[in-house]
Amino acid sequence: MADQYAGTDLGEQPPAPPPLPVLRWAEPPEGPVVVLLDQTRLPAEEVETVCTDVPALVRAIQTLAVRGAPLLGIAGAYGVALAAARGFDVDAAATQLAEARPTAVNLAHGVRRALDAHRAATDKGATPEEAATAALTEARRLHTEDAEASATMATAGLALLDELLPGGSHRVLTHCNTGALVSGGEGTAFAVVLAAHRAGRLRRLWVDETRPLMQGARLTAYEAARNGLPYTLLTDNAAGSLFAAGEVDAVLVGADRVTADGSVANKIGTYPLAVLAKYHHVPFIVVAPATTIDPRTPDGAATEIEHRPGSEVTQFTAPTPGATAGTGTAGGTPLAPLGTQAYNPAFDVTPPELVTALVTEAGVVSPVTRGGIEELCARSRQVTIS
Ligand SMILES: CSC[C@@H](O)[C@@H](O)C(=O)COP(=O)(O)O
Repeated sequence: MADQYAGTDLGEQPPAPPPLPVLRWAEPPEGPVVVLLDQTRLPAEEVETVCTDVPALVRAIQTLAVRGAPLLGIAGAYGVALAAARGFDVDAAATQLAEARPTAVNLAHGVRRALDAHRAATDKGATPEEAATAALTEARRLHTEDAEASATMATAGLALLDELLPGGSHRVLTHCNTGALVSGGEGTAFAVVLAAHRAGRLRRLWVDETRPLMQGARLTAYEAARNGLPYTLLTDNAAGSLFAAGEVDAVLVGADRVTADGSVANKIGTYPLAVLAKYHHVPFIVVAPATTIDPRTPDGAATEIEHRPGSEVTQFTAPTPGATAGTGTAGGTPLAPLGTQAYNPAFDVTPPELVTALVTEAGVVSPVTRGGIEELCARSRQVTIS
């Protein structure tokens, strides 16, 4: 392909950038809070938003100020800890948090872990303060475990890439955002891409812009730039021509839910990429922590898919410096006539036969089958079948 299409090539690797302040617990004199980097305002500005109560955190989740499956789980766990520490009704808070977005199973998982820790402490006669500390300790544990899972997946994913693509000059296409912005560590699929870059084996990262909320253009390109990756942004509908030109060696994506049969719910637009990859004989690799596996959902058709407001499709919003927290992607310039109806599912489902491999911290499943998922669940203490 001609060089004029090659986009931003940042040459020499700069030193690793400082970690992003994605999510943290803080205890100012006014009481405990959950502090988030407001992702709706990236890349225009790096601004934190402070959640002093559960409704504020639920709003941050629903507006995508905080987003991405693993981080939603971490946020949910801290949300329960926040409710407990501030003396709110912990059960009601847990329900509100778990139901804030329906597709990423990690959210309910994180909420339940902190809630179970709180209940266990209470059942043992702990004071409300001690029970709140138990919930916070569990949230912190989940946060740390996710960082460790990210590092393990990066190593396993790179080993798999090297095995599938001997020669070591990988051109990887990715969709949505799967980096440090979704994780306690460096992410899922993006962590594998970073590992390939650091090992000198990433030739190019192709970044789908990811309509309608532009997680690829706004967030993945931002993370790629700050890490000095050779990356190029493309519109989602340019992916087919990129495959046809022979420019994609592998597709790497994350997941919001992997069902018992190995179906993968991920950002809308993932399934067409899997179909393209199959047609062009390109590996299609899903990278997700075991907290994303949901053996209680039998198959892809049973996955609850979030449908978001049509205004996200009929209007365009660029992140605006100084915008109100969480509003960076809501409202904007009309793209369609007033009153136009829009179809806006946030996720689609890729069937297991289109997935070359599922990379988790508990192991790699390939081919992706119901039996393979069962074995993985048996190995991982993160997956509960209650
Ligand atoms: C590990 S990230 C995997 C997915 O959570 C990611 O690809 C994705 O679809 C995020 O969707 P979002 O709607 O931005 O929360």
